[in-house]
Amino acid sequence: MDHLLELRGLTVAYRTEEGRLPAVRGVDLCVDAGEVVGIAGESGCGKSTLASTVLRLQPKDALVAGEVLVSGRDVLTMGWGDLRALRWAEAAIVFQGALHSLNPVRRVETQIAEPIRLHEPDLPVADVGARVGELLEQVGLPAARSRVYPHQLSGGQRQRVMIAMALACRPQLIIADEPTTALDVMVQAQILDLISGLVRDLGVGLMIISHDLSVLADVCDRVAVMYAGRVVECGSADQVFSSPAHPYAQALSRAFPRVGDAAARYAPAGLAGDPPDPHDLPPGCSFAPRCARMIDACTEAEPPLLQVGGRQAACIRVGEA
Ligand SMILES: Nc1ncnc2c1ncn2[C@@H]1O[C@H](COP(=O)(O)OP(=O)(O)OP(=O)(O)O)[C@@H](O)[C@H]1O
Repeated sequence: MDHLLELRGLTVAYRTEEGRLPAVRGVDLCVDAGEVVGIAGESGCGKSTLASTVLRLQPKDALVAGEVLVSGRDVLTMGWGDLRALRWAEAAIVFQGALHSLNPVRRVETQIAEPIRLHEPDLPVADVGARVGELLEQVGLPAARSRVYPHQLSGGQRQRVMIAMALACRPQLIIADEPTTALDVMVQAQILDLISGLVRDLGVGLMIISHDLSVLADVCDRVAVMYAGRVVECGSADQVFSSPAHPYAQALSRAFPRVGDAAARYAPAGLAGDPPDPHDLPPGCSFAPRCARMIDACTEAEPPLLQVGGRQAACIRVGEA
């Protein structure tokens, strides 16, 4: 059986004035129906590039290699007709910052109806309207709110509209890129509840991206941690959050304690330094210059992802006692 989404050796580089910038480097990852897979990592580690490439929405001049298989078909090589048919209907993205993603001068109903009209042009107007109302209710907004403009909604409500749009054509795969980042903590929790409830009820597969590992710990089945364009750890959400193996995953987990975790709240977040400049990656392990466990061998070769205790980690020292 094909996976709902399978990335094989996905590699994305941007052309810049300083030369080629490697943003995603050889990522292998799967998402199955009914599964929630999280992608975590600091700003700049390639999460958004990965998300947009899944629907071939990366900038036109980006250089892409590898495969992005949605139900077994490669998004990167399919024709435009197939790609248009796939977007919204098989896979949809919820982008971060709904204020910028929604058109300010068009009513909410018009925007949610757009993908429906595109994919089901023969659907009578009344049926489209009814579907928009159902979608709004599904995301916890009264159907009567369909006539408002985005600025008349709160940030959380706008994000709900974005989720309704993503669900409009009943896709099997949803990609959510930092869906709660711009929201306050209470609203963030409500939106995460909504997303995980929908995934459970509809049985869709979800890839959710966040720099905040604690957000992912609560909603994901599996989590992949990215650093400098590579996956450095991948395992069950519980493993990666509660007993991370890779030193970077450990630092990330300390930096984002779970809400209510009093002991962790007072622990030093402690991850000194910045991620490397992608134009000038250090030799060997990209994390080595910031790693407290670094030894000379770490700078010799980029460590492959190895199986350790039921998860994968890319660190030559994880097996040590
Ligand atoms: N259009 C672009 N042209 C050139 N470089 C880009 C472009 N978009 C992203 N980058 C670079 O690619 C790398 C990965 O960026 P990306 O936005 O995918 O990371 P991210 O983990 O999603 O970060 P953030 O959370 O800040 O969005 C970064 O070094 C970034 O500066």
